[in-house]
Amino acid sequence: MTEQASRSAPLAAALLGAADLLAAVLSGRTLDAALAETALTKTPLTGPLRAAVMDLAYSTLRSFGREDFFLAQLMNKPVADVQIRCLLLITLNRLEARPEHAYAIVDQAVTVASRLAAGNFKGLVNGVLRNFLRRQDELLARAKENPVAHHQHPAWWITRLKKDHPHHWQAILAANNTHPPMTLRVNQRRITSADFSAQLTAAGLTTHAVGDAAWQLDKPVPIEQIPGFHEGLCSVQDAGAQRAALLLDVHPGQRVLDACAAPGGKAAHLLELADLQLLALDADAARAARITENLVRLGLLSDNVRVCTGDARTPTIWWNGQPFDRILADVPCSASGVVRRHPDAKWLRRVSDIEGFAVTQVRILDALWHTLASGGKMLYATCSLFAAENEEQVAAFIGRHADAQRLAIDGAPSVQLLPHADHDGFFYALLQKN
Ligand SMILES: C[S@@+](CC[C@H](N)C(=O)[O-])C[C@H]1O[C@@H](n2cnc3c(N)ncnc32)[C@H](O)[C@@H]1O
Repeated sequence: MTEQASRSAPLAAALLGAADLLAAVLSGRTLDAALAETALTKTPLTGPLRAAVMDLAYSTLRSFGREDFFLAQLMNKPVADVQIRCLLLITLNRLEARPEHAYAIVDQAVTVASRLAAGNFKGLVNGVLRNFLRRQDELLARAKENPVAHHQHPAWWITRLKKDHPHHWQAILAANNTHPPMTLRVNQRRITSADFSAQLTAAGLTTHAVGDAAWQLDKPVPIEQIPGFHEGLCSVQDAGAQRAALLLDVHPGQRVLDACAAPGGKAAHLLELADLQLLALDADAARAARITENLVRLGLLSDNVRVCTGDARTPTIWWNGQPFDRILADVPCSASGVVRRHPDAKWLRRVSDIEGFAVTQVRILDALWHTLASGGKMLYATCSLFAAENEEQVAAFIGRHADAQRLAIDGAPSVQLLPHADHDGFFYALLQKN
C-alpha cells in the first residue's frame, strides 16, 4: 500500500475489499471487470479506501505465485472458503511488504475473519498468519527453490519465455514484477513538446524524455494532476506503443485503416502526425465509443475520420472497396508484454489462449491484406512477447502471401521490445504489398 493510502484507509476494510477483488479474479473475472462491478454495489469503493484496496489487490496479484506457495506450505489442505483463502493471500502479501507492522496486520486480518463465514475461520486465520511469521525465514528459502513462487508467474509462462527468449527470460520476468511507468504523449497539434514539458515542470512534475514527444513521469500521478489533459494537450501512452504510428510512415491525404483501434491511442497519434482519411475500426462497440471520446478530447475528430464497430476478419461488412495506403493491425493478443499493468492476466490466461489468439491473428492479417493498396504498408503490432504471436506469425504470413515483403525496422526484420524501465513489451513488423 502507498504511504498515502495506508495513512487514510482503515486496514481491515482494505483487506476485506482486496480479498473480494481477488476472489472475483480467481473465479475468472479480470481485475478491471471486478473493479467495475464494485461500482454497482451498495457500497462502491471510493477515495482512499479504493486506492488502498487496488494497491493490495495489484500487489498480491503481482506476487500471487509466491503467496499461494506460502499458503500451501502452511496448510495441510486448502481452505474451503474462497473469501478466507483470499484474505490469507492478501494478508501474507501485506506482511511481506510491512514486516514492521506484522502483529497489527495479523490482528486486523483476524478482525476481518471474525466477520466472515460466521467467524468459523477466525482461529485458522490467526494460526496460519502467526505460523507464517514464525517460519518466515525457512519459507523464504523454500520459495527461492520453487520457480512459480520465485518468478511469480505460472510454470507454462516461464517455460515459454525460456524457449522464446533464452538470454532474457529472467530479466523479462523480473521486469514484469515491477510497477509500470507512466508516460505522456504530447499532442503536437496543440502544443510543442518543449512547451508541454515546461507546463509539467510548472505543475511540479518531474519527467524525462523517452521519445520526441514522450515524457515519462518519475512518479505516476492521477490524471487530474496532468496539466491540460482534459483540454487535449496530451495522452497517456507507453513509449513502446508510441513507436507504432511513427513506424507506419503516414503522409497527408492517405487512406489509413486502424483495424483494432480501441481505445484509440494509436489512431489519435496517427492523426496528430498527419491529416489522414482514417477509418478506426474495433469489434467491441463499447470500446469503439472510447475512440470517439479520445479523438474529441484531443480535437482530432473531423469529416475525414470515421469510427466504426466491425470485425477486422470480415471487411465485406465495413469496407467500401477503396484500398488503404496504410493499415495498422494492432491485433488482440496475450498482452504478455504489458503484464505489469495487468498482473491478473498472467494467472487468468491458459496456454490454449495463445493458440486461440494466433488463429484470430492469422484471420485478421489475411483479411486485411486484401484491403491494402499495391505499394501500401501494413504494420503488424502486438503487446506480446511470445514468438507464436510475433515472429512466427509474420514468417508464416510471408509464406502465405507471395506479394508481401518485409521492410526493415532499425535495420532488422522486426522489432521485439522487451519490458523495460522506459517502456512495455511490444512487437512490430512492417509489411509492404508488391
Ligand atoms: C491491443 S487492443 C488495440 C489498442 C489500440 N490500437 C490503441 O492503441 O489504443 C486490441 C483491440 O482489438 C479489438 N479486437 C479484437 N478482435 C477484433 C476483431 N476481430 N476485429 C476488430 N477488432 C478486434 C479489441 O476490442 C481491442 O480493442
